[in-house]
Amino acid sequence: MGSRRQKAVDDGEQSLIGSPSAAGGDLPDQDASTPGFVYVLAFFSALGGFLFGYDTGVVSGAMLLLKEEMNLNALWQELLVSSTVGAAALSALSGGSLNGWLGRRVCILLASFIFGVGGVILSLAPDKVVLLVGRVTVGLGIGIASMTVPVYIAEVSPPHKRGQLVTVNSLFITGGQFIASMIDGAFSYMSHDGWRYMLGLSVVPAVLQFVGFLFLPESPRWLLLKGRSQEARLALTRIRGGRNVDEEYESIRICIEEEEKELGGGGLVILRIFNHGPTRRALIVGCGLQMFQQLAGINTVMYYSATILQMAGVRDVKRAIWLTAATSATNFVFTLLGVWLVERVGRRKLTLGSLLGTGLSLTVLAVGFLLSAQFSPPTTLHPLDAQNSTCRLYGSCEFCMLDPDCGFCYRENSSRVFDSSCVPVSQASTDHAAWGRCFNQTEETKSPMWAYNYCPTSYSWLVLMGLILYLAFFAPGMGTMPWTVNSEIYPLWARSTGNACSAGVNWIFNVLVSLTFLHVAQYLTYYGAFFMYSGLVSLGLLFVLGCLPETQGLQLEDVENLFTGPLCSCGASSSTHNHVQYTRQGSDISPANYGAVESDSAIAYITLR
Ligand SMILES: O[C@H]1[C@H](O)[C@@H](O)[C@H](O)[C@@H](O)[C@H]1O
Repeated sequence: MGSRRQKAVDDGEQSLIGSPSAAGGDLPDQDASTPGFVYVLAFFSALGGFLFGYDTGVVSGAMLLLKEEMNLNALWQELLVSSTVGAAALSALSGGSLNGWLGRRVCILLASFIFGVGGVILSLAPDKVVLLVGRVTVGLGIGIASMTVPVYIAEVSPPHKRGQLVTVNSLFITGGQFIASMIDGAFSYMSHDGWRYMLGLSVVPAVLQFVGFLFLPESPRWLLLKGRSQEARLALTRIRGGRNVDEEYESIRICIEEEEKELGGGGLVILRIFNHGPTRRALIVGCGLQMFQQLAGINTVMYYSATILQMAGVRDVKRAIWLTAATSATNFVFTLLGVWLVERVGRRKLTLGSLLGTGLSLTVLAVGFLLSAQFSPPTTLHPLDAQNSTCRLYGSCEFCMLDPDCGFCYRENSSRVFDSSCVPVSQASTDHAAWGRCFNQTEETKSPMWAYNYCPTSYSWLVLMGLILYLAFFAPGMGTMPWTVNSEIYPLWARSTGNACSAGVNWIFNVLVSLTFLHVAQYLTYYGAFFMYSGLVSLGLLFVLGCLPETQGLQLEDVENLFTGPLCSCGASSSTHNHVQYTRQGSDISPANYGAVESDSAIAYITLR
């Protein structure tokens, strides 16, 4: 399939090669202005990303109120958080066939409908079982949205804007997480029923998206795949703002015909992917990227950020909810940088730079935790414990805080910690001890301090620096590129299934990393855990270095050609621009009149010439 375009030339399909709309917006003389309608489509689709971010982000703040009001034990809290992510994994995996069968538009409508229903269930839930049903419902919506939205945006965007517009979806994800934390902050003062608003407000963007999509067109590529050529042409014309779409339409149509001829159709798509070398390699790259995104520990760092900030000196536990907002704001702002960079430096360089910085900042975080552990304050008081817990046996804060049943109670002056003890944490809330001096926490400066999950340390600045650096490097590249690259590396026949698998991998590793973090920290300590993440990121760096080709500027139908060589052989050839630019040498649009320039790689695209 690598020479499909060459064949088209041979067949006299002149409009295909070198035509401005076929080659993408990177043509020097092309009218590169993007029709405004494409932005409208991207906005309404990316509301799916917003809901993904909102529903995954809002639960931490809601849980603080819920656990008091509904008397939730640790198991139920865990269930309400993880059920959504688990349901997202299942629905992302099964979303592939839905997507291929019903189309992108109907799947987005379905996802927003599910989000809406989930929001209503959550806001009206009379008990924890109904809450669980609501959380599973929104999870089903998240899974479908997470795999469909990037595909839809990629399919309707012109090539020169595709990266940026798909990355806008990631911006909406982090935007959703940020708004969720603000809403959490605002409603946290409403101790009765505040959570209903937190969880229920997602209905608003869900309804907006649903209504918007009633009027928006289906992806022309999907319509063509289904043989609905008239509708496809109409949809494409509408999306391109009424411009002449003949060349782009023909280009897509021919590619689909070629694919069908070559693959013969029929059979399970996943089996066809495994049997077709280039697509199999694309799937490995796509799933690998999603796996490394989660193994870099983003959700642990986000979750743990409030504690990190507490270590850094913000001691008021009640403010923890606002601290999380600061972290998600940082994540959001740096995702914006990714949107700006993606079409300027390309996917590959952005991902590589991001991984390098993420690995280094994880090391800074780990060193910060290591120094904090080595200079951890000792326990000086050992109060008698009626419950006979193990807490009083710990000699320093470090060991005390690694035990989830204990917390550190202490006083401090400007230079040192004193009068410190390790005591059991209250069953009802980790905000105070089960008994003793830290049982009744007040804002008074004279009352002792209570540290659960962290230790007072003078190396907190290092940890804080690591956290900020981490978000600054992770968000623009590793936070966004796995979604963007996956939306463009599969041929049309495998796109839904490919994205379903890779999104499923993302959600599965999300659950795995979040569920194991506290255990990993208990066995390896915090610094061990962060050193481990930075090791995993180094593996990710090698993977991307060897296996991720540059897809910038290529028409979707051509991206597949990047995977015709052996897996992970692209590193050597992709260090510089490896996409072809076309220069027009005459007035008439014909292959002969376009020359490919600025290509020093051996990718199959070159075979055109
Ligand atoms: O791309 C997103 C983003 O980085 C989010 O902040 C994170 O929570 C998700 O897990 C990830 O898939």
